[in-house]
Amino acid sequence: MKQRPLFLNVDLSPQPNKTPNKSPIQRTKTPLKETQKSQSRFHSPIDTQPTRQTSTIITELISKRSGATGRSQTQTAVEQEIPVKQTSDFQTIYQRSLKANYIPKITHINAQTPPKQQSVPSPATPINHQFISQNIEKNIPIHTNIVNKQKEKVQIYIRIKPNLTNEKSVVKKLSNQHLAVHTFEDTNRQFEFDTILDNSSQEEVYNLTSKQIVSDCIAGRANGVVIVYGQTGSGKTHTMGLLEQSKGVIQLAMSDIFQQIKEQNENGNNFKIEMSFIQIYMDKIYDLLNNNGQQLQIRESKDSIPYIQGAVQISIEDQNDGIQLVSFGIKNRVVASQVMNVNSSRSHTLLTIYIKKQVQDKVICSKVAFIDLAGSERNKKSLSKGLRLDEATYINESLSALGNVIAALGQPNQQHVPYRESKLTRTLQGYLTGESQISLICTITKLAESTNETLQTLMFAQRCKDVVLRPQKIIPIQDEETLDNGDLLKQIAELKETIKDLQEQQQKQQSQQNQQSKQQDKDFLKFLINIILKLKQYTFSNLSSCQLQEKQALAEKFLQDSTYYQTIQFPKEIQVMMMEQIQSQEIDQQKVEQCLEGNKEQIKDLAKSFTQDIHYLVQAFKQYSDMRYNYIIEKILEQYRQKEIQVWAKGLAYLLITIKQLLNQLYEIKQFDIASDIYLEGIKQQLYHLINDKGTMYKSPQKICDLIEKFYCSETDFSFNQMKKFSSSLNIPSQTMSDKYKQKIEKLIGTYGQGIKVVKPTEPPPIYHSPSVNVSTLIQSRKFQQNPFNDISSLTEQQAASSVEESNLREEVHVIPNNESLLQGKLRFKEDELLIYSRNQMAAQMAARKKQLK
Ligand SMILES: Nc1ncnc2c1ncn2[C@@H]1O[C@H](COP(=O)(O)OP(=O)(O)OP(=O)(O)O)[C@@H](O)[C@H]1O
Repeated sequence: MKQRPLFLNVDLSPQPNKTPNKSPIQRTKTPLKETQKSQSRFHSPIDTQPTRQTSTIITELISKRSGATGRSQTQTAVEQEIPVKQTSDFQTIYQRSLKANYIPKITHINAQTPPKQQSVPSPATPINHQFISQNIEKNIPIHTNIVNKQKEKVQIYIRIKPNLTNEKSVVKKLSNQHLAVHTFEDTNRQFEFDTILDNSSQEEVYNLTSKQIVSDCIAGRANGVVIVYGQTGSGKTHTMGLLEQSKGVIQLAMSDIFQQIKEQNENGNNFKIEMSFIQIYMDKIYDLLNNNGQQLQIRESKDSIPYIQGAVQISIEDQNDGIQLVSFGIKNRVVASQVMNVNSSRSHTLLTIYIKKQVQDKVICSKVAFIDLAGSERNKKSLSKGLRLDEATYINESLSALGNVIAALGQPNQQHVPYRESKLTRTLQGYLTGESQISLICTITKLAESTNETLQTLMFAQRCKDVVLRPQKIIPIQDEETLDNGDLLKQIAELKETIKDLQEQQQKQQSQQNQQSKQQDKDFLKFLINIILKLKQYTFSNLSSCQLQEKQALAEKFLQDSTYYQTIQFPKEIQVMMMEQIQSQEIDQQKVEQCLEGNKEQIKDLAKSFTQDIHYLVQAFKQYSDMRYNYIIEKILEQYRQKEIQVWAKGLAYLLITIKQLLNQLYEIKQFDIASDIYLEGIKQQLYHLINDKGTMYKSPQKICDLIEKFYCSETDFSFNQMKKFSSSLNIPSQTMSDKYKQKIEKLIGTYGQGIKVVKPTEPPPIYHSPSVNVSTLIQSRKFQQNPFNDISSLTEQQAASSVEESNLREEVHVIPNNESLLQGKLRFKEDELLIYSRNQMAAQMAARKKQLK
């Protein structure tokens, strides 16, 4: 048979055949034999599964307390009805058990098994371990069950801490269900809960909030949970009885349990009570009954129910055992003196009492848990710092996670409950189920200074009203150990198959998702590329000079106002990639993706800090750009939203790239338009020169006319270089032009020369802008200042005229107005680095010049 991992537990039942003087330590140090292992087994709905040898733990506990060892001569109260003496110390529990002639028996607690719905059989037969052993030997599965669960609602109680001073109270109990809080806004807020406890004794609190739960638990009707929640110092620990020497819900429950058991024993039932006690401190779990500083881990049972692995679970024989064990645990709890509470709990504690009841051939296991949450606190108010501040942060975070869980449980169609947000919620997951009866005691104070905290607690309590607990999945309990090897192997094989299937399914889904998102991204990119191409086309389509002027003015204003260039700093790699992409004009999606993938974190950071810039950009575009840009940006954003690119950083990066590209386009357009405009003006100028016979030569007026016609009318294929060629082709040897041609040329210029005509360049002007240069590079490069217009702008007319002749050699030299007048009309961008001449100004200059020339 396959060896299952052993979960060890202490059972203080008699072992009459064992050597009387053998210490429990020695005994438990002895390796376990199979026969020992199978002596007693319980299926338990417990959340704890001790993995260490419990004897070792006990040894540690005993030696910690007094160092005593020995062997008891008496037997358990349950089995031998030996009257239990009052003990004053945890150690005594063990000493007594040693004296009682029984040794702690190692019992095997199976992996956690959820409660099973089943009616309580009667009449009951007395429990004894022999019986259980026999059953196990006979391979009869032992079942756990919880029956007849009566309610799913969380019962909410508000306990008001009495004013210990004469301070004015802001909380008033109106009735047993109602209370009012006087707020800072001078209004009274009313609340309604199951019960309001004001000036109630600990007994009253126990009777109202927990007694029924305990009884149901003993009867095997339900598991129970009692939780205290509230502001620091409001009385949670006091209510639970976890302050030293105090008597609260836990102690009263202990008494009640043993009292009821006693009565039931008389009716022939048999019980076994165990206890575990853990704390969650700074999101780490520690055993309060085994204070070895080791962290406990949360594991999942085969039914996906979380449990705490390795927490000790100790048998208790009577209420005093229990109470002493509680006192022992309390001493290990982290407490600290706070401004708000001198004895403030810095951890959440979870004390669970397991009640195992043997009824005929069944063992019914139920549990009742007492959860004392650490107090929520305002760091400012509590003046926490250092470690205390860290603790407070963990406390507040875990409580807020609990709030989220409660909120999710309160949703009518709860889909996902965020149990995994903290160790607290993960631990409580096994308790917050439909099989549990839950009492929530919210503690508040009457103090005015705590009004906000009181309201916050009451709001939390109110949210809990809506909580509907889901019944846990009940799986028929089967004792795994009763399965033979064949069964186990079969099960393993089946599980392996299932895992494989699931993995395959998952892989499939993942690749589908990847493909889908890749396709989405591809589509998106295609869309962007199309837009950019269209934008280009559109840009160079027919625009009136007036539109151009407007566009330039808008562009200039945008650039002046924009903070974009000052703040955006793409990572180098992305910059290079973007430049390449812009240069190549065809976006290599794979490259983009790779680059973005490699810079994910930076992009995220970028995206965070540049959200503002994007905002600004969009706004700026809207404000300053002409309709086309607005439209495009809107379209991009719309597309961006529609596609819902899941990886937002990626999507955002695309958007940034696009915007960047658009900006480049804007520059390109502006420069090209302006440049070509100036260029054309230059050409026109030459033509005027020709017409007016001012020393410029030409070969054939007809050819010139053809060229002009071709130039202006060409719908396509007129690149900037071609324009230049055309321009230089005009510089032909001078001839006297006949009036006919003069008129024709003038007419042609009149017809076509009004602003820029249809020119669709296949490539942008190489001198003024190269698409491979991004905006900032462009700005820095000062290339623009090296353009031929600048070179010749200082030429006198005479020089210009003569230079035309040379321009066969120097293509780029053209006649344009002198530098002085140009400077007046220039637009300055970005620290005078980029000079763009206003077409407007230029046109005025041209007109003046034309007049002059005439
Ligand atoms: N109902 C009450 N009657 C009398 N004293 C009380 C009551 N509730 C609390 N106290 C006292 O107030 C003080 C703080 O209570 P307690 O430690 O239980 O608060 P707490 O909510 O558990 O705080 P923390 O979250 O900081 O641990 C204790 O001295 C306690 O005895």
